[in-house]
Amino acid sequence: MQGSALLRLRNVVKRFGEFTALDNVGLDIQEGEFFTIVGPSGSGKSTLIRLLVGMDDVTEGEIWLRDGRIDQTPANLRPTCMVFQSLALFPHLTVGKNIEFPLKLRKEPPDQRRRRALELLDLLRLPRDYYDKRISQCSGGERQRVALARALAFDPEILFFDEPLSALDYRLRKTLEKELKDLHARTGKTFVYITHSLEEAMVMSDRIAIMKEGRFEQIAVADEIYGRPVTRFVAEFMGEVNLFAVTAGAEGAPASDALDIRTGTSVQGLSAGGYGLLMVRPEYVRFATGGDTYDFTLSGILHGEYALGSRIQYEIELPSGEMVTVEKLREERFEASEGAQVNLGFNTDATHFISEAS
Ligand SMILES: Nc1ncnc2c1ncn2[C@@H]1O[C@H](COP(=O)(O)OP(=O)(O)OP(=O)(O)O)[C@@H](O)[C@H]1O
Repeated sequence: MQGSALLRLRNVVKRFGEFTALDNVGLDIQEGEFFTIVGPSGSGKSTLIRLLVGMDDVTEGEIWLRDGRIDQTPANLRPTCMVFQSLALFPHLTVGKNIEFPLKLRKEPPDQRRRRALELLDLLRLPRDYYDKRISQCSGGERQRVALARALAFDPEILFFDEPLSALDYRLRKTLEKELKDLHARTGKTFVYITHSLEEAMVMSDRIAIMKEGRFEQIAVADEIYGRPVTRFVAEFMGEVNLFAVTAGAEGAPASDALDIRTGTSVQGLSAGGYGLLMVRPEYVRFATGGDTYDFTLSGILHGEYALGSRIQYEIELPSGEMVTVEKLREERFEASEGAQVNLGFNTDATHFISEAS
C-alpha cells in the first residue's frame, strides 16, 4: 500500500439512544484504494457511510480527510465525498442532463458541460447518442452506469457506494462488478463500497473490512481474509469452512476429538495448554483411498452430494454428528453412494489455526 491515508477514522462511536451502532471504530483508507466493507444486516455498514458523507453526526471520535478534520463539516460542504445511488437519477431528464447536473450546479458553461458528459459516456462505455435518451427509456444496468457517470462528474476525491448492485439480476451484477473494477483502475479514484455480498467484495476490492456488531473483525486483502481469518465469525462469513476444535497438552502436541493427528504434526500458533479451531476449506479436504498418508485424517458417513455448477459439494457426517464439507471439481467427482463410510484427509499446509486461548 502506497502513500499516506486519504481518509482516517479515529475512535468513532455512533449511538442511537442506548444502542451503540458503531463501537470505537478506527480505519485508514489509502488514496486510490478500492476498499469494501462487508457484514451481515445490522452490523453498522450504512451507519458508517452516513457518517462519512455527513448525513449523520458522530457521537464521539474523529474523521479526517487528508489534513482536515471533517466530522463536524455539513454534508454539502464535503464536496470531496459523494454517494452513488442509482435511484437518485432524475427520470424525466435525459441521460446528458443527468450527468451534467453537478456541472450545472458549478455554473460551468453549456458547451463545456456537454463535452464532459460525452467523455463520461465514453468512460462508462455508453454510446454517445444516449446523451439525448431519457432515463425512463434506459435499462437497469444503463441507469447504474449513468448514475456512476454523474457521480464522477462531481469529481469527488472519494466515491462511496452503498449496495449499488443489490437490486440487479445475477448476470448484470457480474458484468457491473467487472466494470466497476475497471472504472476504478481507469479513474484512479478512491472507492469505498459496502455490500452484503462477499463474492462482490472479493472480485473488486484491494482490501476488505469485515464488520460485526459495530466493529471491524478483520481488515485485510481478500486472500488473507479467506485463508487466514482471525475469528470464527470471519472464517464462516467467508464461505464454506470446516472448523475442528483442537487443544494442546503440556508438551504442545495437538489433540482433537474429531481428527486423528499424525505423530509429529504440529499446529502453528497452538502453544502448550492452548486451544482453538483448526480451519480447512472444503476444497482442500481429500477423499483418502488406500495408501495415502495425511497429517490429519477422519472418517464418517457420506450424507449428501450437491452439484454446484462446475463443482460438487459433499456432506460427510462424523460420529459426533458434526458435518464436514468437501468440495471437488466436477471432473474429479468422487464415486460413492450415500450412506457409505468414507475416509478423509488433509495436510498442515491446507490448514489455518484460529487461536481462542487468550
Ligand atoms: N436512526 C436510527 N435509529 C436507531 N437505530 C438505528 C438507526 N439507524 C440504524 N440503526 C440501527 O443501527 C444498526 C446498524 O444499522 P445499519 O443500517 O448501519 O446496518 P447495515 O449493516 O447497513 O445493515 P443492512 O445491511 O441491513 O443495510 C441496526 O441495528 C439499526 O437498527
